[in-house]
Amino acid sequence: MTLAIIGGTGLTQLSELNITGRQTLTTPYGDPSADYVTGELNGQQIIFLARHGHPHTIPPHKINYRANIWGLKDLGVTKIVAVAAVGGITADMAPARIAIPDQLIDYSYGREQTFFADDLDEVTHIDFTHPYTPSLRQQLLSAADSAAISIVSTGTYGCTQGPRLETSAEILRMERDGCDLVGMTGMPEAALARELGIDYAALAVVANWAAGKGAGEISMEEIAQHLEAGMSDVLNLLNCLISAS
Ligand SMILES: CSC[C@H]1O[C@H](OP(=O)(O)O)[C@H](O)[C@@H]1O
Ligand code: HPA
Repeated sequence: MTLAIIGGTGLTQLSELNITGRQTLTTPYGDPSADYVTGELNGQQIIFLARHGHPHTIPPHKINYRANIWGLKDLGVTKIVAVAAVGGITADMAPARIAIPDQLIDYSYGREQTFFADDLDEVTHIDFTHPYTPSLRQQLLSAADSAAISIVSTGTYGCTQGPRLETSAEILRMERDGCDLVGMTGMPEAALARELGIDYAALAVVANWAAGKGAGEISMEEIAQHLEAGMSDVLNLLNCLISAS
């Protein structure tokens, strides 16, 4: 069992990772966002990938999700914990909170969504009823409990195209659809992992109130502040997850 952590905005590296190597891969789908960083955390072999590159230069709609996930499969990864910065839509999803979503709605477009596109022996339709792997979600919930970290244990992640933030009308529509959180990278990442049989769950860090849910406009300064606060909980939770595995 090899665990990979995909770091998003505010987590371009794992400072506590005892780095043992870096893998530069090319894939049939092009180049991943960055080198795969291999190392040890609490005595466990971990692979870390910076979703937006290191430094953070790739916007959400330009990420090569297929290359990123293919490369992790190539390296023998069997579980992915995807750390993602999100906007909070519903009342529980306040800035700096950590949430472990159990559902998602995809509003993105124009992205390469599948490995099952060309040169097929047969057309493949994966089951995606539960987009986040229930057993891995449970491990995250248990780790949060062990670490005494207050989390929101369910929620629906709405994935928008970006890179702009949403209008308040778009957020109200997403809320009516049942979304609790909004991000720009959850899809096709989750579906691609499922297509390759890799367990996948998300650790969402609320960076800001989504458009129209807070007072005034959304500032990058508030996002940075809340992410810094939330990421310390994320790192504690990941340490507990790894210690328990
Ligand atoms: C204003 S921050 C938006 C940026 O942050 C999130 O990235 P990630 O999901 O990789 O943490 C969001 O998806 C956007 O890319
Ligand atoms: N919208 C979309 N993605 C985000 C946001 C947001 O408000 N905050 C952090 N990631």
